[in-house]
Amino acid sequence: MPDGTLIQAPISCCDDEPGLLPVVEARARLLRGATPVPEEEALPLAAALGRVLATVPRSGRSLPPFDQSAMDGYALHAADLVPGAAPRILRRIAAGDPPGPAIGPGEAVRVLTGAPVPPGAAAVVMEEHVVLRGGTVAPRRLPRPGANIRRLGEDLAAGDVLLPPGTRLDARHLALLAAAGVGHVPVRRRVRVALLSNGNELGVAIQDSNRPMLAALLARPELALTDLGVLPDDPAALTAALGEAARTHDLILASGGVSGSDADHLPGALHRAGGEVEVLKLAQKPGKPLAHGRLGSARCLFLPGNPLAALVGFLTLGRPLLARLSGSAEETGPAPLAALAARGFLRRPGREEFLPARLVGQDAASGLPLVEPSGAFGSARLVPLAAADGLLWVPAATEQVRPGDALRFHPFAASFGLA
Ligand SMILES: Nc1nc2c(c(=O)[nH]1)N[C@H]1C(S)=C(S)[C@@H](COP(=O)(O)OP(=O)(O)OC[C@H]3O[C@@H](n4cnc5c(N)ncnc54)[C@H](O)[C@@H]3O)O[C@H]1N2
Ligand code: MOO
Repeated sequence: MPDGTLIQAPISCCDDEPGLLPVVEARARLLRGATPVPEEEALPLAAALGRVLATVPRSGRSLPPFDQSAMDGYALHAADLVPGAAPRILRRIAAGDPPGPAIGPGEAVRVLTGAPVPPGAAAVVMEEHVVLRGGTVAPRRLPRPGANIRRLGEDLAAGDVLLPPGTRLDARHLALLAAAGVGHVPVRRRVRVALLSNGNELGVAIQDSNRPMLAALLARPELALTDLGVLPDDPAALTAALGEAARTHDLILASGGVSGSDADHLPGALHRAGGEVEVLKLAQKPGKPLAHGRLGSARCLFLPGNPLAALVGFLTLGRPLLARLSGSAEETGPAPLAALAARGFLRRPGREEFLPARLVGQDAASGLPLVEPSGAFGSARLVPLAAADGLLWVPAATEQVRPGDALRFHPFAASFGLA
């Protein structure tokens, strides 16, 4: 069985079309020699969301930065953690106050959550668990030594590594960096991506749906997108556009014009522009034809024109390539969910398949989600895709899916960041 990553599914080749390349092999070829963009920049925390850490940030302070109370209550000396003790309350310390002098036996301090506990305090008793009488505090329930005190450095010591390089910074990471006193974060510069659609029919006979879809998938903080629009099936114009884009971009991403007919010009244009190009047929459905290469320092990825094929090609190959270029550690993406087939269907084996599918319930016995295709399959069909909750992955060799079969499901939001 696959390890659950999108692109590492094993292929058993039983297709009626011989020589299709397993997706895992295509990905390896695509990533060969691809390296993260070398330049870094130091960004203020507020501007770093979604950017990729370039180097190891270390904590400027310990966390917590001092011994502090975790509760509203009373800090007690160790000598008073015994039945019958009723130490005298000396003063009150709130969050932001200094801790003041040490307390001794028979002395207590009123403390509020987040307040520094004074030296000598062995535990904090919650205010709900005390009796206050004549300026003294008598615990009704004795706290254990150390109770309700967050100790200096128990979470993190000053100088500790905060996060590994390659972390794509999200809300959790920003909180940790802020708490550790990191003001500016070293991140990789944005990966510059040029996006184009190719085909004389676009905007004339049919609308260009791939470019808005791919632009939305590329709308991420670690990427800087240039929209080159629609380019016609004109070899000279394509050659010139690729040459121009390669000078200022790290990746040229295109869709359409790759399957190899006399109307498919993109791979030839890349070759004529002086680049290297490889045209592949993948054991993947949809998303079989694909071309990739490089021109100068720019990588090129040409996806098939059918919209669902372009989406799947982007998710299985474009995403890992962009992760590599951006220096992100997330090359393989999150593992899919285990799921069960809500109904059966037949298929032709040979290509691993990504089917738009929806969640229709939960299996009572196992608790696993039940999924089923969200409409008739077709790599040009957008309606079942829009109605789906994610993509159902079917291994290449499968001929029949029966109700209750174990399947793998990639929810759009979790696996692909589609909100
Ligand atoms: N003889 C063969 N024909 C085809 C093969 C094959 O192996 N042998 N593969 C089929 C498969 S699978 C796919 S997928 C498509 C991919 O073709 P291309 O990448 O060359 O794309 P086009 O021919 O330009 O377009 C295919 C289809 O998609 C429409 N399209 C193109 N761009 C867009 C866009 N930006 N937005 C919306 N729709 C777009 C285009 O009009 C075509 O209908 O090839 C099969 N053929
Ligand atoms: O594989 Mo195509 O990519 O069926 O649409």
